[in-house]
Amino acid sequence: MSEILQNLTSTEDLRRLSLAELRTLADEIRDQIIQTVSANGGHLASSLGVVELSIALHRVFESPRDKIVWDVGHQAYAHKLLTGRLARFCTLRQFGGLSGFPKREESPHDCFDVGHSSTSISAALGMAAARDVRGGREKIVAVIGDGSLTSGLAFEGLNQAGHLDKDLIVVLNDNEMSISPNVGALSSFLSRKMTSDLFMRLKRETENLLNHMPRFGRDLLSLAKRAEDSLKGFLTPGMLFEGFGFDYVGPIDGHRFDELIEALQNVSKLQGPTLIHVATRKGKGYAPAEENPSLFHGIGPFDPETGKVKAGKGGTRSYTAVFGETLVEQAEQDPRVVAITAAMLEGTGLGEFSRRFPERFYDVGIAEQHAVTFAAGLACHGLRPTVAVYSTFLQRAYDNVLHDVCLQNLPVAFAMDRGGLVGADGPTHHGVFDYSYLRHIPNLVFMVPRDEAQLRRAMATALAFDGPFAYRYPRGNGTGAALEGGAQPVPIGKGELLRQGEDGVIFAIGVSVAEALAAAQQLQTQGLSLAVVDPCFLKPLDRELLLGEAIRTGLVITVEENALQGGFGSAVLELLADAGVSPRVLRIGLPDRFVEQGSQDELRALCGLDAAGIVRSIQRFVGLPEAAAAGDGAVGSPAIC
Ligand SMILES: Cc1ncc(C[n+]2csc(CCOP(=O)(O)OP(=O)(O)O)c2C)c(N)n1
Ligand SMILES: CC(=O)[C@@H](O)[C@H](O)COP(=O)(O)O
Ligand SMILES: [Mg+2]
Repeated sequence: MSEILQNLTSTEDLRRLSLAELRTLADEIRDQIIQTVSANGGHLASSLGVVELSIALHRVFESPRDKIVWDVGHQAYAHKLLTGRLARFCTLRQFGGLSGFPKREESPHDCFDVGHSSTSISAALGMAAARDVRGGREKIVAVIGDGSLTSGLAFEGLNQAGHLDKDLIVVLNDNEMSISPNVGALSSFLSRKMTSDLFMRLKRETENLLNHMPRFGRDLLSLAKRAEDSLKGFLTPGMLFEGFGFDYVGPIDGHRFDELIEALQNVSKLQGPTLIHVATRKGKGYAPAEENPSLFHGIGPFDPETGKVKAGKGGTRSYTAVFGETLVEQAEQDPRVVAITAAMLEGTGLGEFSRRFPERFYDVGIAEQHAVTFAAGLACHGLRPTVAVYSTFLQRAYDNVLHDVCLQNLPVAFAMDRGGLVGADGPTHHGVFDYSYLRHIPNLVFMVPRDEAQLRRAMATALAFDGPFAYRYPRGNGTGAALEGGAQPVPIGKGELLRQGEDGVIFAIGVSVAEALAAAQQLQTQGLSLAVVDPCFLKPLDRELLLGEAIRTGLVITVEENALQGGFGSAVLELLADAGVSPRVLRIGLPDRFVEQGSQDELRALCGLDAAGIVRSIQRFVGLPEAAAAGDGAVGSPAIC
């Protein structure tokens, strides 16, 4: 029974609770989070790690007057429970339910929409600057993880904050983990272990040296002992932030209410930029998540008693797994092959690669821009880098792709995972803009495999190609296409006619090919005979095949899981217009709005991108009666508790 949580009417109530009651509240919040995430899936370990921190923040600061700006926002479940969302919490991440991330439209306590990392310091600094222009007095607090701090964007924020000298509090939630163990010089610097090890070693060596000096050694030793405290201060992470103009407080034990509350209260009285360094444990309070925080970072439904993950849609292998395995094969055969991830080792399927080829694997931290330019450097010196990246996160590195890779025509492969609708993470994570933000870049070849066998061919083609090459594939399982044999390169820009038809032609790309084939089959029963073409490449398009079919049938339907603006359908329109060919054209894709969260199936149905939706759109367009099609576009009703 969540008695304290259930009776919490506002965050003001927190100020009346004793430390013992706060601890009970923390337990209740953890139970609630575990129960809900075990049913719905979600970001468990990060949220469990900041339960005490969230309670302490809401006790000391007065949200929504004071602003708490969460970075990434995947750790904000306790914040949601504390700010009036307990009753709806069971709808977390479901269609029509609570978002898995802070969202301004969801609550006045969510002051900045988020999902991508490392935005909190910049956003909070903007709010602080606006407050000062308005003459306001509210406190602005950014809460950023040690993983998110590895991004250049976070440092751009720190840099300006120190310069502007605004009243701003940055809480560094340091659990020494990104999704995987955190990487890089910064993470070693922050690490308590490193600073204390280094300190102890220096101390030992100095004592040794001085003890062996016959005359002045003893005097110098006592002097050195007196210098010990300042040396200790010099070696703590504080010196980094102080260098940026911040006051540094910490490290504070992030699971002790007495320490946390006192430190936050003290900091709330300071003026100017202050950083409070809080040490937490990812997964705190739930043994399976503490033992394996990477697995429980973002997890599907699981058994809360055992922590065992429930079986998903079985059967076929995931695109990610096929990608990871194929890249290992390529690396075995070609010593030039190297792989780069921006903190998404597991998510991009590079685990096996990193173990087999540690010297050819780079996790650069949450630094997509750097990942791409770093790849350009590797390619300049004869290597064949693959940047494995989620489509949505590559948005960060548009100019690096254009300026550092494509302008120099460098052989960098972009393996874009999570292309299309990703599901429960929602609008911040759907990879539905990459066709539009990449296809206009000169030199770039862009292939979109329709199944996992073609993904392997895309990878072989990328490796054989002497220039920038992108391929995108979706979240989840493949179609079960046979994978035997080594993958062979295919001719650049060559499409495939997959189905014959007389009345029109569907040009479908990527995951939409299977849906288009099913739709064409259903429409055949109404007497409409449609050909289906997979261009295989978004760029270059197979001019001959596409124009030939368009001229022959006079009716073109394009289908894509991308924004219609600037996407595949737009590319087809350009091709037709440039060739002076004018068939009737229907474009099916994502509308000019951000698509919400839900399961991939729900969202495809919602957007008319499943077979039933494609059938309906074509029926309307050609004036056929809308006979019920199998799985007829019914989208589940919004989740309720
Ligand atoms: C730009 C961007 N790249 C990658 C991610 C994927 N991602 C989400 S959380 C996360 C790790 C964040 O680590 P940290 O900030 O330390 O938070 P923790 O989970 O440890 O609490 C990553 C890499 C993202 N959300 N945004
Ligand atoms: C918060 C975040 O950005 C990641 O944790 C992301 O949610 C992972 O998505 P996948 O579950 O598709 O790997
Ligand atoms: Mg962390």
